[in-house]
Amino acid sequence: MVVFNPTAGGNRRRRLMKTLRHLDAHGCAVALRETAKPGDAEVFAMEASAKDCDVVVIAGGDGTINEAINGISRGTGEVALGIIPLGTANVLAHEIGLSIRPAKVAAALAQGPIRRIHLGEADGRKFMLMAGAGFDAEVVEHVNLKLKRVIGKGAYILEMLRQARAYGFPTLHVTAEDTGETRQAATAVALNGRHYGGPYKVVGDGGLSAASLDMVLLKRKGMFNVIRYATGLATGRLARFSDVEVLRGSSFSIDGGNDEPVQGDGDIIARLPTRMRVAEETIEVVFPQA
Ligand SMILES: Nc1ncnc2c1ncn2[C@@H]1O[C@H](COP(=O)(O)OP(=O)(O)OP(=O)(O)O)[C@@H](O)[C@H]1O
Repeated sequence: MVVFNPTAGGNRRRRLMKTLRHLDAHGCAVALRETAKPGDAEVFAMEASAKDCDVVVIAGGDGTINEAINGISRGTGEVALGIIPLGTANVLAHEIGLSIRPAKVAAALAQGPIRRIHLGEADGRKFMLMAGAGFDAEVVEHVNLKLKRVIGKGAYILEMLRQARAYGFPTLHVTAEDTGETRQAATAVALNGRHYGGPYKVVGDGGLSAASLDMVLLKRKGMFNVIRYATGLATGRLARFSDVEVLRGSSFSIDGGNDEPVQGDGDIIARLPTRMRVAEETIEVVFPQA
């Protein structure tokens, strides 16, 4: 079953149709469902059972994939997740090393290995890639979605610059529940994978197959540091900055900045205070061939 979000990436129907033609050539029988509103992909994925389909394939971005993992976890949990990356950032595609080219995507879906991965959870809502609080969630909450459909990632950069001036930067208190260690930070992002914001790798190991989260703590506030951190992300040096710390663990609590937003896979999924942890449920994902 292919679930298509026509709004992801500003509508990439042509790329979807090409991929479906390649899937047909591989002998895959496809039932296509299109979302009409947020939440539909979650319901479609929840209703999918192994007797109807082998794989729920999300043709969309990381937000639609987030809906699907929540749907699969609430449903029978039997079907695997596949992706046709049509979103803006496509972080999961970067994480699993999947190209966005239709022929490669179809080959992966038809022949790729299925691997079991761990999920994260914030206040009962699952996330695949990351959950964040502080500056990062503030940007997600206020980004102009209409502009995002037109200029893509640029909308995040504009909102980042706007929030760097407007945001109050409350101090977050983060506790690693495995060890009891506590830290203060301006932004706290729990990575389930290794990437953030697109092709940018933050941590070298761990990743989706590990039953742990990497809590990335950005300690400083203000415009100058926002730009410095963004540059560190883009150049792959962020985790080596002296005011950035990464704690690996299975459960973290975050408070301070009460009622501030918490983002998961690029959508707001909770408010502070929150607890981010490795979810009990795992999920099967179709990877590209090695
Ligand atoms: N038919 C629809 N109309 C409007 N919104 C939808 C529809 N279907 C899904 N959505 C919502 O669209 C949002 C954005 O989708 P998604 O994240 O998949 O794409 P994207 O933002 O372009 O990509 P990425 O997250 O990879 O940057 C999701 O939060 C999802 O709930």
